[in-house]
Amino acid sequence: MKESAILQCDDVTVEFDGFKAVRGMSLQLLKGELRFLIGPNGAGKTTMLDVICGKVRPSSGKVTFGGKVDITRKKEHQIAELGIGRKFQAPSIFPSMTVEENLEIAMRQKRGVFATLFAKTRGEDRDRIGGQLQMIGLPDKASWRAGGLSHGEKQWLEIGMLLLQEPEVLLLDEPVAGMTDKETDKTGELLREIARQRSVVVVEHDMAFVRSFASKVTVMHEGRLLKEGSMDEVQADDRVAEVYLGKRRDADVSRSTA
Ligand SMILES: Nc1ncnc2c1ncn2[C@@H]1O[C@H](COP(=O)(O)OP(=O)(O)OP(=O)(O)O)[C@@H](O)[C@H]1O
Repeated sequence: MKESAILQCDDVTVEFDGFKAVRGMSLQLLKGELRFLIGPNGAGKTTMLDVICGKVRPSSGKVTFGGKVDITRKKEHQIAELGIGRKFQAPSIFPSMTVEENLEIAMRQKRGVFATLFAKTRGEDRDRIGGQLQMIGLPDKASWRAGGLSHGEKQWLEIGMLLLQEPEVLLLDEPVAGMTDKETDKTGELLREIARQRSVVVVEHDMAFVRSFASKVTVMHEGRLLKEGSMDEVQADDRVAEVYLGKRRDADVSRSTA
């Protein structure tokens, strides 16, 4: 079990000016896993993603990538180069460029300085971009200005850009926020497809979405691990119902009747 862990967080604590946002949190992510990280506002979910991608330094604890590389003290760009991609809520696409150009830029970033010296054939690049366009459902919009895409399509484009950098682990913060129901379902399918080759951690508040697509769920509360298991196990847990699902149920009801 342990050998196939692509990411391991051990006893991670994060302090902001003396306030402990994360308190001894541990998390193990296996290869090819699609994991949902849920919990009420302020539980420490985003901070955990920040720790993993190197944006925030934990005051104690350890993060190990690929079973052996200690990334706890590494810089953000080093962690990205090792193969951990992070998508933030706001899309960071180039709106005045076409969808295809955005993907080309992402691919060039991966290649770095040597790209111009040892560039692969244009044909191969085209194939990869074509495959990526297909995967994110935008083959018919390759020549569209990215700024003209819908909110959901922009999110998919950014996911496609991240994938061209070939991360082994993808971290996503509320990817379906603001999406239509149809876009939300398509995003779930896309995440499943991505998890066939990579490991994905999704921080999410949309419980209907989590219920539809999660196999394993990690629940955080007040910086700690509250519960981990299948969605059924998590939903059956009284503490989870009390601190999270109970509160969110009201939010779900207001959302579905809105
Ligand atoms: N840079 C910071 N400085 C001070 N406090 C912070 C900082 N970032 C987060 N916090 C605090 O740490 C706690 C955890 O925040 P975090 O954003 O990780 O929670 P979350 O579970 O992602 O919440 P949400 O679902 O609302 O996004 C919160 O109380 C938050 O106010």
